[in-house]
Amino acid sequence: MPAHEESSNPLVRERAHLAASRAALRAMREDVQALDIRDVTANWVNAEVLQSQIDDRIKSLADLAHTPLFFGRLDYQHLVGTETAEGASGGVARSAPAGGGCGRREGERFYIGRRHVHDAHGDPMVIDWRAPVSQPFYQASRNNPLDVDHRRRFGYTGGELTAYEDEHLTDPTETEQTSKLLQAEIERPRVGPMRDIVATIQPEQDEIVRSDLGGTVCVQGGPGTGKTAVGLHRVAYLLYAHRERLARTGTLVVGPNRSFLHYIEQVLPALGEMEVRQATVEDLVASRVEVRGTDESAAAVIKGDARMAEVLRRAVRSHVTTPAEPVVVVRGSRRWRVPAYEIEEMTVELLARDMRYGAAHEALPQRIAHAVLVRMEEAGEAPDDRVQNAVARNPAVKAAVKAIWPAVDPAKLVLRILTDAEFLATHAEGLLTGDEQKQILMARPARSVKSARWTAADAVLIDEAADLVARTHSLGHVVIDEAQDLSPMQYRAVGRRCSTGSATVLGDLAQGTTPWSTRSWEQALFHLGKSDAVVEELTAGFRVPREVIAYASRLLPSIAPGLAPVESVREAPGSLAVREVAVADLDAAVVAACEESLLQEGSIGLIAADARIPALSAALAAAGHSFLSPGQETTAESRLTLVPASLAKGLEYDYVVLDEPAAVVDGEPDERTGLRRLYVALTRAVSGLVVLHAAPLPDQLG
Ligand SMILES: Nc1ncnc2c1ncn2[C@@H]1O[C@H](COP(=O)(O)OP(=O)(O)OP(=O)(O)O)[C@@H](O)[C@H]1O
Repeated sequence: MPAHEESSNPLVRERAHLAASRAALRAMREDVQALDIRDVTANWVNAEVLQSQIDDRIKSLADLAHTPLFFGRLDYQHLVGTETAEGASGGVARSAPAGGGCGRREGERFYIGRRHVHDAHGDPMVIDWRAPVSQPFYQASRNNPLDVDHRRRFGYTGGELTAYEDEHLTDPTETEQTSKLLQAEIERPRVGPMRDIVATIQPEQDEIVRSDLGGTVCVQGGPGTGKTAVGLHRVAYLLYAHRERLARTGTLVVGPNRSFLHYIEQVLPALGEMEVRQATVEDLVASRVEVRGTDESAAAVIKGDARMAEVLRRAVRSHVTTPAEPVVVVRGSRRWRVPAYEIEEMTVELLARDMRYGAAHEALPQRIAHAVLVRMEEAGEAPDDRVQNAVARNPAVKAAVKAIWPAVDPAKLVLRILTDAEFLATHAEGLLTGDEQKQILMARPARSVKSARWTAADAVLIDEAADLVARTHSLGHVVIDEAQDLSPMQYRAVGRRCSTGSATVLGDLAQGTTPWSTRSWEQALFHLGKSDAVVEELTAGFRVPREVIAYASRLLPSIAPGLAPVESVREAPGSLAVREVAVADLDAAVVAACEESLLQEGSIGLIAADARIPALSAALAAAGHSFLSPGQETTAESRLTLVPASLAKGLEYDYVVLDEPAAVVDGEPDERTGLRRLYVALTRAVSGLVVLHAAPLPDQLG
């Protein structure tokens, strides 16, 4: 291409910068690959560790063909200070003006992408989206240009840079327009697992993403407002801004179930973050016992109630007894006697301290030994620390501690609470009614921890008891998605895993489908131990088309009065169809609707009441359609997923076929929960929803 054409065509220039950036990234990767660690590592273990770090670094420097290296450009009006340009992870990510066009004289130009790329001189070619200098890409507006003159967004087709869109934020003659590239990104068909939204994070989302590590943020947002996306991007941001601290303390994402975690598991690795653990609450608390049983919902509600924490606290502390006998330690020819009243004083003092039961159990023998040492010194001996330790291990001291402050096994303790009516009554006095106590006692009391059919709620109780005995390790940051479904005791379980860190709490009160679901964020945050959290609201919907969300929102007055409906950013007229069919024709009509949807691009979810799944599986199979289960990855070849309503939460499909709403409602123990389940099912579609029913629709939808 002739030189003059190259300089006058912005697309050509931008492609050249892309090619140069890719070459620079390749060179960065080659530099790491060429590292020779033989000279720097003294031993084999160090070499292994270093090599695995290098391997990770090489992986993080991969150039993914279909992942654009940069998606935006900012031309600043002035030079940007070094502090602003530098991210917390170091490296001035600043680009020299390329081509010097656009009439700019003294500003600077930055290409914004997923990761930092620099050239052979260390000059930046692409700057990380999380760096402070990138923030105006998400926040700058005509009203507040943040020193940005010109913002450019790039569009890609199959890895090729094919379009760009400009905004001159300081040009008064230019009018505000909605971004077509943003619209196209939001409307891009969904196939495969959830993807990142770095290129199109919205200002109100960006504020949450970049809120500081010190504080806990709680986000209330209707279906498709980007809560999950925001939570995952916040982790990526925090890891960038506080890399060392979080590498030490660890981060965790808590989700409702395995299939949901599968759905989101690619997002953080795509953003270069490989180290974030993902788990359900069950995973977190299941290490001590195997969960094999289930609770009646009434029992689960009581077990999940915060009053149980106090029952457990009392039960644990009830093991401490008043010493009746003095402790007599024999060493050589001498006997040392610590009277009972003195040991009682020690016990009372330990009980008064804010100390874990197990820590006090460890401290008591040392206290007794210290009292013996004082007596030895008074008698003219000069014992040292070793003598104190030896006395602490003396059989007489051990026996006394065993009687006064015995070790407590968390699982055994919970087993006793759930099987020994008298023990429960003593500790639940004034907390649980007699009827409530009866409800949680095991119908068939198990003999041992091993043989008990523990339920998920029991495992949470054991986790609480374990924390009373020994403090649970706290991570640096925890994200809790679909938080509205957690019980108070579950909030406590997650809360102790971020007791010295912070949290991002994401949820929607209207989508709470557990019998114990959250009624107010204030209460939830209290149980989490983060009452000082800020509650933010997201109201713009990026998933569900306007017509569909309007239809689903008819349920809101019944399921969450007071919550405002989501404002969809997606027009998509004709996206909703509600069809009534005869009972005998329902299955065939559902299969036909799936076939119709399969003619379109993207993923298809057939959502139905759990009880309807076997019949619909058979109908699909009879019609020759293979299908996936939630959590299995959709591909271009396999795009249809059969989704039990109980697993639909958090997921999305381009086209949704919803089978028999009345059955979805009836699948739940009460009407409100049923309608909430239906609300979740109605809000999974990105492009189109077909509702098929033979039974009358719930009145609220009428
Ligand atoms: N700023 C954005 N740009 C592009 N897509 C976005 C943006 N925000 C959210 N999305 C997309 O909208 C969809 C819904 O987002 P997400 O699943 O995070 O919503 P949610 O609030 O967690 O929904 P739910 O309450 O149903 O679980 C996803 O496909 C997500 O990628």
